[in-house]
Amino acid sequence: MIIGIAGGSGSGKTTLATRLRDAVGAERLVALQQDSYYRDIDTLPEALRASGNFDHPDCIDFPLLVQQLEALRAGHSVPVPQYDFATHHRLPTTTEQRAHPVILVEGILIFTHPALRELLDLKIFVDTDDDIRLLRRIRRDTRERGRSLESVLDQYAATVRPMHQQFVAPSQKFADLIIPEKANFDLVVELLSHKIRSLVA
Ligand SMILES: Nc1ncnc2c1ncn2[C@@H]1O[C@H](COP(=O)(O)OP(=O)(O)O)[C@@H](O)[C@H]1O
Ligand SMILES: O=c1ccn([C@@H]2O[C@H](COP(=O)(O)O)[C@@H](O)[C@H]2O)c(=O)[nH]1
Repeated sequence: MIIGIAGGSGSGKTTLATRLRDAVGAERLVALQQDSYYRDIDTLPEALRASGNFDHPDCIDFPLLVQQLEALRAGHSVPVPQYDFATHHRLPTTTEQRAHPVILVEGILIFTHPALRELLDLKIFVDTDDDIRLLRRIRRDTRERGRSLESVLDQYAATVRPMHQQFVAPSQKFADLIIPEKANFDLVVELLSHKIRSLVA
């Protein structure tokens, strides 16, 4: 089965995906990230490149992501691309990923792509307030992605917020399940992992 987790930047998608993998077992569940499928900046449409917009669906190599999900579902290994957030370039190296009974894919824009949505057996949206997401993003991007506070705030106002409003938030309507920020995560993980394990037993 293929599970999708969407939600705004900093909503908690990676955290939920990691907890589900730990609960279901790494031998049964593999988690892919939409972030691995960013197009190299040199191949982005000029308008997106010029404005430093990394939150538009055209930034993502959805055809490759769909192709690799289909291959994994069919039991084949795939070479997952590697993306460098510091330079915005796709690295020449890839990570070989083998097939697992449960494939989880998470990313801000995965519910915006019709062919990808079609592949998802379960669609989960993590719904976290904008102010909480911005605070988390400031902390993450300044600590882990080498950004200054000023650049995080500028990017948020110029592209992250408007693209969230235009693409990410409206895609919530495609979700089977919406997890509010205040949800009891332990309970959510227990319920979901129990269901997932029963489906792939
Ligand atoms: N439920 C939560 N409560 C508190 N902090 C959280 C929660 N979920 C995520 N975080 C923290 O917020 C930050 C962003 O979470 P992450 O899962 O990476 O978000 P996303 O993948 O949606 O961008 C991380 O530092 C993470 O530890
Ligand atoms: O080169 C890049 C590519 C992406 N981003 C930002 O990443 C987030 C999506 O990642 P999350 O882990 O879901 O937060 C997106 O909002 C882009 O703005 C970037 O800054 N640079």
